[in-house]
Amino acid sequence: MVRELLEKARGLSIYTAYNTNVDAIVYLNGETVQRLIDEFGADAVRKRMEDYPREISEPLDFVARLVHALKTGKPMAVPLVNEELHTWFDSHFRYDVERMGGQAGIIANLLSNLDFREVIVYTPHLAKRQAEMFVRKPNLFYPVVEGGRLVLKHPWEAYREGDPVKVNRIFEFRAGTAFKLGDERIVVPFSGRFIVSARFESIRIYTEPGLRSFLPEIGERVDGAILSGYQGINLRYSDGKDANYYLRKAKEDIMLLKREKDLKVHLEFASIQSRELRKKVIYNLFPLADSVGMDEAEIAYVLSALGYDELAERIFTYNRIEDTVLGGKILLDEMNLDVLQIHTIYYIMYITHADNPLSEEELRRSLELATTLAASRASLGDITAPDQIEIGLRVPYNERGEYVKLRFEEAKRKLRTKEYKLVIIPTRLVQNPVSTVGLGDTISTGAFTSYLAMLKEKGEL
Ligand SMILES: Nc1ncnc2c1ncn2[C@@H]1O[C@H](COP(=O)(O)OP(=O)(O)O)[C@@H](O)[C@H]1O
Ligand SMILES: O=P(O)(O)OC[C@H]1O[C@](O)(CO)[C@@H](O)[C@@H]1O
Ligand SMILES: [Mg+2]
Repeated sequence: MVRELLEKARGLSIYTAYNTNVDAIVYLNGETVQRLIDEFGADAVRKRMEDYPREISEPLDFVARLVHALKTGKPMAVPLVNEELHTWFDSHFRYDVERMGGQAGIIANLLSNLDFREVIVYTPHLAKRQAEMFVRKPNLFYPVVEGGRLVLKHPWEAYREGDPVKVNRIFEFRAGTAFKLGDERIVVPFSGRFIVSARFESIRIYTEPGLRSFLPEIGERVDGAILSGYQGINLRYSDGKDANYYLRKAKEDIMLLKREKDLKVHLEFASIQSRELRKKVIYNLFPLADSVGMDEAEIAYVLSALGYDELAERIFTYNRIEDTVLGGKILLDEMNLDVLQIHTIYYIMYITHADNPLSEEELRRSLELATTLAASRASLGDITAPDQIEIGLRVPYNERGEYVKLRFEEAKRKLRTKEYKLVIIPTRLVQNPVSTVGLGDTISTGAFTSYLAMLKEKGEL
């Protein structure tokens, strides 16, 4: 079933933009965390945790947010705004792996490795080091303008000397890792990742002006677009541009992509610490997207920005299915999306309106493909060929699978759900994942492309 669905999805052409970066990954152990805490002192760390810095301007901000993420086991990302901290990070950590990062980069490599018909990836900064992180496959293209025409080249042939390289630091943590914060003993409850996202002036999230007029042509070529990276927009830049400017451009990009053909657009949401920017991204872009995907921490943040602080707090603290369903309904309606997909450690959920062309059974199959792909990636570190879906199929559903289903049925009885299609499946959870960063992107890619494939089969695309 899952295999056949992947087969169908592979017939699609997909455009993805905007963010790519180098992920420098550190696998954390208890001793490393302990050393960091001891360096600053438990009291100082605890105090800074209470301040809850939204940006990393000095090392203690990092340590405090890291310890907070470890304590809750939640996937978090915090922007690094002080370029001088590179030296501090590099003197404190040895990076175990360097790999493609950023939603657009990860998704492009995944789709290309799965042998999709055509994958067009655009990122506004493409240095040689970044370009070489793309897989060398004949179905992968980067759009360039030459002689007034759109030319599709492999990213390896399209890099630009002098483009900036963005390096994010990824701290992978594992459930069970233990350390002490003063008298308090902390045991990490879930495996996940903490991202230190580089946010510097030189990195802008936009389509370069010369290429913009070709977006309708790109839109016409593909069946769908997966867009992400808006979290990388700064509120203000020293040249006078601001988030409003870049969001206006981002809106126009989506409209240009849709001009010749009503292609479906998926927006992969990622953590935005600044409430002001988060709100802007939600209000400007969600209404233009057909599909949105995010994780459990992100739905809480989104609801909080929309003014549902109590519900957000409940989701963040208890991660109860009925709260997520309620939050999902609110978001789907307020933003009038076709489909909202939420991935959490134990389950993945789809919410659509009742008139969605796909049946609940079909939506379930789409999520099955999504979690199976994530399980393959978690087991292998990377998916390099379509038949590696088999690895994911061998990964069992998590031990709370039955409980998840039960709580979901209960939630459906309690909340008004007649006007919606609601589907939830337990995740296939790999016990010792090679890494977890990018698993959400993998889930959203599997979900959205299989959703499109089924729509197409019904003549709805
Ligand atoms: N060990 C694992 N095995 C399989 N799937 C996992 C594992 N750990 C996490 N996942 C899935 O990956 C998702 C992570 O998504 P997200 O937080 O968006 O990560 P990212 O943004 O780094 O891609 C989780 O919600 C869960 O469904
Ligand atoms: O917000 P940024 O800096 O674009 O980074 C996004 C981060 O999310 C990921 O794409 C995973 O979803 C990482 O690979 C990357 O470091
Ligand atoms: Mg994510």
